[in-house]
Amino acid sequence: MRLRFTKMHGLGNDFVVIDGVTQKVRLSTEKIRTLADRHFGVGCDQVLLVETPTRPDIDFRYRIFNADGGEVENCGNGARCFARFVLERKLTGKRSIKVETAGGDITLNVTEQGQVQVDMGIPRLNPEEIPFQADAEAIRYDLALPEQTLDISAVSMGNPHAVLMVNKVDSAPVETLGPLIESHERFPRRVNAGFMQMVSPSEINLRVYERGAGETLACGTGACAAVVAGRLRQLLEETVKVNLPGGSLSITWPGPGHSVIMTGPATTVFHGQVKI
Ligand SMILES: N[C@H](CCC[C@H](N)C(=O)O)C(=O)O
Repeated sequence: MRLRFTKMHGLGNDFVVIDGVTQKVRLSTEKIRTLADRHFGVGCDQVLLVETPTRPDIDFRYRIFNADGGEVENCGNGARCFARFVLERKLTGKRSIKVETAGGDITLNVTEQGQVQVDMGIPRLNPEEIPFQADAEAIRYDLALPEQTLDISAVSMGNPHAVLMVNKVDSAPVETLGPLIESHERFPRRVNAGFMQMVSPSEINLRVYERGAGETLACGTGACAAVVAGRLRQLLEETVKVNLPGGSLSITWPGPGHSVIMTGPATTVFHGQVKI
């Protein structure tokens, strides 16, 4: 199959974006892994598929596949790139775009300054919705690892996140603890692991070891989950600057029952065709 694609990134979290509206696309797990492979394919953290919606009140369907081929519920940096993609490819003329994902509906707004603001929906804290095995919903949980017990928060942005407070992200054991948290048995669908350092009540540093992709230069849903965790722990104000290795996002969360709003850039790198 010959596929047209666009390579994009959100703060270095990179994507192969495929228009499944004007071209017929059949993506197997193997094809996704090949597309994502940085030696034998195009190379990306996630593959994003743009499709026609399944409901009349929605503009597009947005499917997300990690580099390991697994389909997942949401992708924040990808959502911003999605908005830029559908506008640049003239798949819509709207600047406010309603999108359905496997993790729920999100709304994308392209601002005059070229940034993209995304209503990422209401965070889910009920362990069953994350999913996370716990007796009751809590702000923090003890997560037992072979040689230590971690104090984490567990948040779903449609996709599952475990957030760990660290003194300094630069020296955080992301490479060693990331995989142990990602595949922890209490997260039946695995989990994204965020390592969060307080800078001030309105600024944090964050690194994320992503489920199905490993550490990425940025993670949009991870930034949302970290702000939710920090707000629940009464450490953060309503609007927070989140510094990731690839750049910064602005995240706003008024509190429980409200949506998380993420604002940041989206970049088109090149257009291509691939035979897979
Ligand atoms: N690895 C994530 C999906 C991509 C999330 C991230 N790239 C973002 O920007 O939110 C997961 O398995 O839930």
